[in-house]
Amino acid sequence: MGGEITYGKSEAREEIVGEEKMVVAQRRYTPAGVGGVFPPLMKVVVVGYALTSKKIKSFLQPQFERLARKKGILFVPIDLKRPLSDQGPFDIVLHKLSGKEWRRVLEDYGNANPEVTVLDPPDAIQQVYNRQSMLQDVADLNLSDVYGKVGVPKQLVIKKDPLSIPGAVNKSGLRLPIVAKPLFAKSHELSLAYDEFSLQKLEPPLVLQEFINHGMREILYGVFPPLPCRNLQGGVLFKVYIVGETIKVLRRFSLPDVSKRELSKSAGVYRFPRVSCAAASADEADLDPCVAELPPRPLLEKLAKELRRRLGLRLFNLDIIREHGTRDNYYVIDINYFPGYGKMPEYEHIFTDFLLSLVQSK
Ligand SMILES: O=P(O)(O)O[C@@H]1[C@@H](OP(=O)(O)O)[C@H](OP(=O)(O)O)[C@H](O)[C@H](OP(=O)(O)O)[C@H]1OP(=O)(O)O
Ligand SMILES: Nc1ncnc2c1ncn2[C@@H]1O[C@H](COP(=O)(O)OP(=O)(O)O)[C@@H](O)[C@H]1O
Ligand SMILES: [Mg+2]
Ligand SMILES: [Mg+2]
Repeated sequence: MGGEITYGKSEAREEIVGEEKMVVAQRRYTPAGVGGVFPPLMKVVVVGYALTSKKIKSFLQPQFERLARKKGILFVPIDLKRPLSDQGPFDIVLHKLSGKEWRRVLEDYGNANPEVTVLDPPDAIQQVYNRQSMLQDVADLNLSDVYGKVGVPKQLVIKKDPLSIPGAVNKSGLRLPIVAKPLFAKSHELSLAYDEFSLQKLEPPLVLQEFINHGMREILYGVFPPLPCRNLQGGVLFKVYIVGETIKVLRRFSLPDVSKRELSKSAGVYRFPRVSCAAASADEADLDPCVAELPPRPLLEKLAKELRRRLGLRLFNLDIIREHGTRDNYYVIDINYFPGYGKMPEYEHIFTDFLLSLVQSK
């Protein structure tokens, strides 16, 4: 399909892009009967996108679009008011919109146009939009090798009755403190419950998870002289961004550990409106080296490869924490579809190479 859209020489105009003078052409669509008229100078990969305005701002940054254009990739907004089949033709459809209707449109479009890569299939995305099913593949994978173990926190789903929560928690053996998250991953309020009685104040539908301490690693304190605690802002979370086969890991501050003493003295439910996005980057912070140490690369490679296959997704990130007091006990606590790649260093190159590789592999 990419080959059907050509740059026509007579169409070309010059534009100053950054420091360079580039030939920027008008796009021509073969179905309209014009593409074939012009000699093909360069194959263009056309990426139709359906994104929120917030996402367009953070993802389609000017320098990214410029680099993409240089490499022969054109981003074209999808008009939601018009049939998708009347637009394009596209080589790739990039999307992050919710709603049943949009899913149906994409599914029909994907079936009718198997040569177009839909990033990613709507039914695969649905699995990670629900926290009940989100981590299932990580649990099934049960990854454990010389580099470490990757699991998920013990969790329980509460669909309706808040009064049933203390009993259900007791029965399941989930230990306090407990993190409560909205069942639907698009909502981001988080609550931390310190005692069983307070659990009934939570508002279902929810996923309840054991809180995993992931701050300073005590085990090393026995070996080294105690260090002054510089990590005052809490634990550290690893954001593992995946774009096809590429992986990038960033550090973020996270919630502080809850000690046994604190747990025994505290009660109630603490609410946090949006922990993850409010948290600062911890990449430049003066962290204790044992907290800062990234998860082993081979472990992440294996995890990402398996999850790409099992989830059927190519664009996602994983929130991973390392259990306090351990060297290699990791937990995946969140999976996000098409996350904020704009924060990922070099995302422009990674993404453009990925888009080109999709078309080449076809
Ligand atoms: O807003 P951003 O750029 O921080 O990206 C959000 C992600 O942040 P992250 O890249 O993981 O730090 C964010 O990740 P978290 O759930 O906060 O870990 C979500 O993926 C969010 O999407 P949605 O609101 O769940 O649809 C993402 O929001 P959208 O950009 O997709 O609206
Ligand atoms: N089981 C857990 N143990 C410890 N901390 C957690 C746990 N679950 C979540 N957190 C903390 O809460 C934050 C938000 O939870 P997360 O599942 O990532 O939801 P969101 O989709 O809103 O980012 C995480 O980034 C982490 O700091
Ligand atoms: Mg998160
Ligand atoms: Mg999330």
